[in-house]
Amino acid sequence: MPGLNYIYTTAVGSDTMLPWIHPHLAQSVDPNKGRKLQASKPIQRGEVLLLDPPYAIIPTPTATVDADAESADSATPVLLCSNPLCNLSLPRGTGTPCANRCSTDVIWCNETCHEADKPRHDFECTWLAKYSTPLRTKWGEYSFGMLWLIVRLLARRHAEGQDSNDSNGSSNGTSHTNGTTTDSTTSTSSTSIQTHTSKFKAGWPAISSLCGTPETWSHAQTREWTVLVKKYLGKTSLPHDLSNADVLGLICKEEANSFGLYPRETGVYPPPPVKEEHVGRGEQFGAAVYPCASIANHSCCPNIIHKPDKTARMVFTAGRDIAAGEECCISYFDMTQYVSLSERRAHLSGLFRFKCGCPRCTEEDTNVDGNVEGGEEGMGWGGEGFLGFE
Ligand SMILES: C[S@@+](CC[C@H](N)C(=O)[O-])C[C@H]1O[C@@H](n2cnc3c(N)ncnc32)[C@H](O)[C@@H]1O
Repeated sequence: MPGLNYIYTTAVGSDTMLPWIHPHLAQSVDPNKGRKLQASKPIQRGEVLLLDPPYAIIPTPTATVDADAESADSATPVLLCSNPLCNLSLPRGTGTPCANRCSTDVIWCNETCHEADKPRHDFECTWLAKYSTPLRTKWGEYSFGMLWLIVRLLARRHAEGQDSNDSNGSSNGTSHTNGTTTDSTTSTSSTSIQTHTSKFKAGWPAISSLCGTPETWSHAQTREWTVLVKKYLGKTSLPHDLSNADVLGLICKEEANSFGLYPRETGVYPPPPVKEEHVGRGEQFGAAVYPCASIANHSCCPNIIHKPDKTARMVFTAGRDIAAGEECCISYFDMTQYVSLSERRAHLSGLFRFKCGCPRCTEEDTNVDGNVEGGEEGMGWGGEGFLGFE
């Protein structure tokens, strides 16, 4: 948003890869939408609400840096440093490649990042060398990206030492808020507001608690994913201890919760006129799964703007003043691309399988029909694969 100055309410560590959560950002449960983010006290426009490092991230193989992106020329092919504690964009052909040449999409900034990432990358190295090309050729770029993101989720879990723990994620997770470490085992199933001191899950337990199950997708879709799991993600292909059913469940979570990464902001409301130059978010450069950002629901008149920073942390900023008790929502799509109510509805039901009942949809619906049709009910996920909020 032009003129929006980001306000950090406390010293936000820029060099840390721990999540930072605004003290007034809480989570609770909506009977129709599931978990949601909510303001426990007023939040001012421009305040940073969340800095959430990715749990797993992949580059878009064909990405070029957008003209407005920081740090590089336009149209330069880029990759991301594979160290998940770094994630900096690097021009293709620079940096340190894998000594095994497992994939041309894997590079690190330097030897330090390479060394730091060894336990995680060792998990994926043989898999990438064996399957990247056949997967891309036979199943296409989308399926390859989806499976690679799953492999990276499993690799991070492996590096966290979760393999020997309960695969359902019942082990402890921690989150850090304002520099304080808090345990995060409290259930979120109550309807009361859970403030930041009563925890957001972190690490693998946060990923385990993401929404999305096989039942919410079509049979055709889950059948295809089951084939992919058996062929490419089983225990004979990767050193993990999950059953094929658990891995299928992880795909369902990833498809319902991953973010597409774009160089410019998503969720500026009202959206700038379509004719303006540089409207839209630019070209997608990656996809990632975030432990806390995934709790945000969608609204067509969002009060949160989101954008990844240079290290791919997802940054949530208040797009307007938010009152105590208000839900904090992002937009799941580029609102300059889907403008009218019918375009937004078609897009949401096609890709996201729910009907938005936000105040904007309700008002526009009333204006069109003279009566209100927009409900608050979620429709669940029904069968479209989706790698990242569009
Ligand atoms: C990224 S998750 C958001 C957090 C989720 N509510 C949870 O319980 O973890 C996306 C899912 O939330 C639900 N959702 C998000 N926005 C919604 C909305 N405006 N109306 C109904 N359901 C919504 C849908 O089920 C969607 O699949």
